[in-house]
Amino acid sequence: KGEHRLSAVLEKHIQNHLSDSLQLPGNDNTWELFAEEGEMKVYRKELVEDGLICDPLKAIHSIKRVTAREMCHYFWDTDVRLEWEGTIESFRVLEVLDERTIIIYQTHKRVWPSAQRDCLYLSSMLKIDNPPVTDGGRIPHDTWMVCNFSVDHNDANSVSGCVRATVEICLICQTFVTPPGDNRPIDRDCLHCEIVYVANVNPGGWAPASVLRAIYKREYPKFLRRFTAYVQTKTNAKEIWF
Ligand SMILES: CCCc1ccc(-c2ccc(S(=O)(=O)CCO)cc2)cc1[C@H]1C[C@H]1c1ccccn1
Repeated sequence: KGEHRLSAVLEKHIQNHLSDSLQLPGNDNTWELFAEEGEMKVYRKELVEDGLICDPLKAIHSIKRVTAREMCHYFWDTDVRLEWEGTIESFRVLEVLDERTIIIYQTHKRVWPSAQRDCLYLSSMLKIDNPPVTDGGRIPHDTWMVCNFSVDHNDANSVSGCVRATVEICLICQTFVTPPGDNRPIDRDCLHCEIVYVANVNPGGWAPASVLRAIYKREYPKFLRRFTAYVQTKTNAKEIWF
């Protein structure tokens, strides 16, 4: 492939996520379950780097009536970003590297008493051809991924006063189909999508641990709830998009 100047570094991030992000957190005791709502389970680790709270987050969820491609499309497509993302104040697409790889600069709403944060990252959506089989041995219909990771870029004239946070984020989605039997066509009631969302956010500058941990504890479950409901609503009356 190598379609653009960052293809090689993107490929490294993808391989890392395929090897470690698909490890389900329930299997080992290094992850702490800190939020659970129905099928959604949100885990974290406590990690401090140079005095900064960098708690890795991993969430798993199962969403009815949507496909992996639909989940990844609405997560990746900046045309709908502000319809579901509640924590960003502004964003700009700085560069289009190919039809599914862009570079985004965004500012987050300030959370008192911390300084406002911005981030600058590459965002790429791709289909995984040899899908990793889940630990249950079930065969997914297909696997899609969005990978968001921080990069440098000259055109990011950052908003003054913002502290640059760095992100390493991945959404991996797998579609499962339960055929309706006796030759009836597949409809959305035969579908569900299993997702793994991992987020490693470095706040880039000091912020009170209690404030950051409170933000993460509130924002991640809210984001997962809001985003998954958004995709179900957006796709409900549409043809299934595998
Ligand atoms: C001090 C850290 C500031 C901060 C930097 C970065 C991010 C962040 C960036 C990207 C993504 S995403 O999943 O790629 C969706 C596209 O925006 C999620 C989160 C969140 C926070 C903070 C605002 C908090 C937050 C936490 C969890 C979810 C959403 N927002």
